[in-house]
Amino acid sequence: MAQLTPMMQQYVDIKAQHQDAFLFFRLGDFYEMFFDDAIKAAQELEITLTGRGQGEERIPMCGVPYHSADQYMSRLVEKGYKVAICEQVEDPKVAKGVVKREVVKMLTPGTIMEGKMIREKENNYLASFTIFEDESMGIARCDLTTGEGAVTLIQGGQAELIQELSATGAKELVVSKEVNSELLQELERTLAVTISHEEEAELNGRYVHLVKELTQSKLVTTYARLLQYLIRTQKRSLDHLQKVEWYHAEEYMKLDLHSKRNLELVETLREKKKKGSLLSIVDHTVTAMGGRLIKRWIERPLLNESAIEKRHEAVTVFLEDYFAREELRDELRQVYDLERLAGRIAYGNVNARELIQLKKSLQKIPLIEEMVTKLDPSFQERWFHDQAPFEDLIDLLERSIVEDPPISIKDGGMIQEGFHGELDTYRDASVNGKKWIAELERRERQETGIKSLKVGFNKVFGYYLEVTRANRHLLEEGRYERKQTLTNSERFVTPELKEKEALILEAEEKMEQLEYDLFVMIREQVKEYVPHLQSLAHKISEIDVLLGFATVSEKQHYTKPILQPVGDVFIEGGRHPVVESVIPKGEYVANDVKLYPGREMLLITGPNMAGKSTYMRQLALLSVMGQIGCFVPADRAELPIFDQIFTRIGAADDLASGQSTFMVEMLETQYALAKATECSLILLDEIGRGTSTYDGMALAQAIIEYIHDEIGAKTLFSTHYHELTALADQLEHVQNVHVSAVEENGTVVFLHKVIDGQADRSYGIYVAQLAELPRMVTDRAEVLLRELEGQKQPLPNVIERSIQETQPPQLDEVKEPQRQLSLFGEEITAEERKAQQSKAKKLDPREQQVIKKISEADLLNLSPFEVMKLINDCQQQLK
Ligand SMILES: Nc1ncnc2c1ncn2[C@@H]1O[C@H](COP(=O)(O)OP(=O)(O)OP(=O)(O)O)[C@@H](O)[C@H]1O
Repeated sequence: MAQLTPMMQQYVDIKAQHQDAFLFFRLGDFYEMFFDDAIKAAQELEITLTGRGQGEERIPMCGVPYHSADQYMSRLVEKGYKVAICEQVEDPKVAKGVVKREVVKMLTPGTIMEGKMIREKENNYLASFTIFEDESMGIARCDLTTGEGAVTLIQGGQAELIQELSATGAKELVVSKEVNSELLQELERTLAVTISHEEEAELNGRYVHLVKELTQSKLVTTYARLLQYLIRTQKRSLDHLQKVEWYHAEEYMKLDLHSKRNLELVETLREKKKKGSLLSIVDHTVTAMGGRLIKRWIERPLLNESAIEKRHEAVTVFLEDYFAREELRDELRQVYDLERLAGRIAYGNVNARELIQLKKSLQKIPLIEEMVTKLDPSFQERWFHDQAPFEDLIDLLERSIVEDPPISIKDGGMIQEGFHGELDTYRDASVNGKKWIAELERRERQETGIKSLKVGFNKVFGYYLEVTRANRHLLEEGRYERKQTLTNSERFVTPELKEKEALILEAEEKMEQLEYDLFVMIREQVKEYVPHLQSLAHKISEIDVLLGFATVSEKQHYTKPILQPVGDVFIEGGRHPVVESVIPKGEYVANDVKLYPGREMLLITGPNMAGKSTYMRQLALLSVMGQIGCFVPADRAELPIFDQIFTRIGAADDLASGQSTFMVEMLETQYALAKATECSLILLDEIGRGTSTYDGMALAQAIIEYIHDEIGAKTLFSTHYHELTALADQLEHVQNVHVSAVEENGTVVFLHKVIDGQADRSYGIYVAQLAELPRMVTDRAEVLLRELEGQKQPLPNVIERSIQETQPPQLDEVKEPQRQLSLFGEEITAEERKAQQSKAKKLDPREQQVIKKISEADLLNLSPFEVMKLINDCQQQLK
């Protein structure tokens, strides 16, 4: 360190304060990185690693040009890193010693405003949490691009914290250094977030108005940390931050992280794509703001009956008038992203083109208001009663900004003529000057007689007269000053040309500066409207989402569900919204779901692939759809308002966590049993299949009994343990249903129809055949199956309700040589069987089939003619 140059010393000092970020250190036209930053950045960005200094002291270094640095910085942020931008903050000409440098801005995943990571239809949230001494937890979130902010206070443990944080969908989490590192690792892993630190902070006085309505000091503290981080990293105006909303987590349906993923609400489980999720089906929004809102709605279904009803009412109205709806959507399509525009206006990075977008959007609003109100007069009160007038703003933009301005705000060309007298004067000067120059060209040609003489301009020499060498002698001596000699021509200036040039250039320079100043002034004026724009954005997005619900409801023939705080499930002709959309039209088999007193738990049996999980998910999805205000895919649907949905479905095996599949299954089940209430919905898919048969069955039964006796939640439980179906006789509220399948000519046809009663077979081997497992495997499996079925005895403790009464097996019973079934079905010892097996191996497949056919024939139920036919078939096969 002692040997560092003063500049490197400066670097090291600044880096010490930004250890968690890549430090982009401005040196002339480059941003340079040194030491470990350089090594890592060279790898991540695939740029050349060089060095500074000599020999052993050579410091690793790499750099990117200043003008293209943005893309390198965003690439790092997209990968979850942070970037600190360090600029020269004094003029090198006046600096004594090393030029002063400072970090002027930080780019982090949760705070960036631009680039690929900012998706139109997604919020970009930064979140923070604080764990208080009484173990309550405060959670805050903020989207810097829209200014939206919200806080909540929750109780519970790590699972609740993860659940609530996951609902924020944050890309970055700001926490105190005191949070234990195991928890942070868990959060990083499960939520894939970047962690940042910020210590406790007093609320910055300038922003007190944002939290005025937060009556709990804990909430203010939680938000203060987030705000402090924004102030520290952004170092610029945060005036667009909206009033912080206090949301009460208990007002929304609780969906834990696993259930949300399992149900594929906003993305698919495996590929993490929107396509194939519930969101992709119900999102028919036409604005970016609507796209973001519907995602938030799906992640937080409502519990309040009248709030849900209000959404349903709007959908009903929108559904009734196809033409009005489509016209309205056409208008909405022309509304730009008001929320993010407002953000950019306040943040100070809006350009003239975006102000035109704002103007065009605002011009649409009166018509939209009129159309919405015409559909239902009460909508006036609902959405537009406190609508701020925007006429003045539209007028200002109309007068000030040209219709098609350039993207850059530095090069002029943005401001309308007539908006500002001084600007117009400069413009005239510039235009007149140019006219004068054109006139000069004509005059000089006439006077010199050189037809090819022309006036040109370049940045180094300014305006000049150009003549070819051949004509050079025609110019009057002494009147022209030579400036530049080219191969075939020469360039001259005259004093009067110089004089005019100075006037024109001065006017242009002043014009650009003045345009910029005027633009900033206009932007400041527009800034006054930011809160009104944000509130308008919210209304527009709500209308957009509800119009979208009406659109999908009509297209897919959804019906309005009848929701009651507590009540029965009564679904007729229900469909799984995603599955029905991917299979050929008309092939989906609609199913009823009925859960009422005496039938609150359904045990679902049925072959593999028959549609058990689809049936279970269908109920959960219909509930979510109903509770976000959408209609549902069913002929008729009465549903209770579920407070929580728990699912243990499918293969969401959490391999990355280092936990076994079975452990994950048990953890999720534990969570459901601990948290579910009478008003919850529990979906358990083949619980217990991850362990040995007896273990699994015993657990499954115990779990069913617990839910039945202790919780009383509505429950769907699918299982392959047919023994469990006997529970329906013992438990008052349990009923059996099964998904039907029929066997026709040796093939199994899945009917996907759910009917009362239990299934008799699983057809697992048949599914294995469909999957084209080697024939030897499936044939052998069939033999083994029969063997096992032959052996079948009542399973201890599983059908009996009391598990405690288990008797250990008697020793002599165990010693008895195990009786097994031969390949031909009679009882034999293990040794005899082995001998048979080795013999059987020598038989060819045709012979084996014949043996199978004969051994399986149910002679007592065949007529003599059928027996003859059987033998005839066998003979044919052996030929
Ligand atoms: N009601 C239905 N109508 C039409 N097709 C259906 C229906 N239900 C399910 N399917 C089709 O059957 C496939 C298998 O369904 P699902 O995964 O629900 O079966 P499962 O009984 O849970 O199987 P397993 O026991 O093997 O897990 C689905 O992917 C879907 O294509």
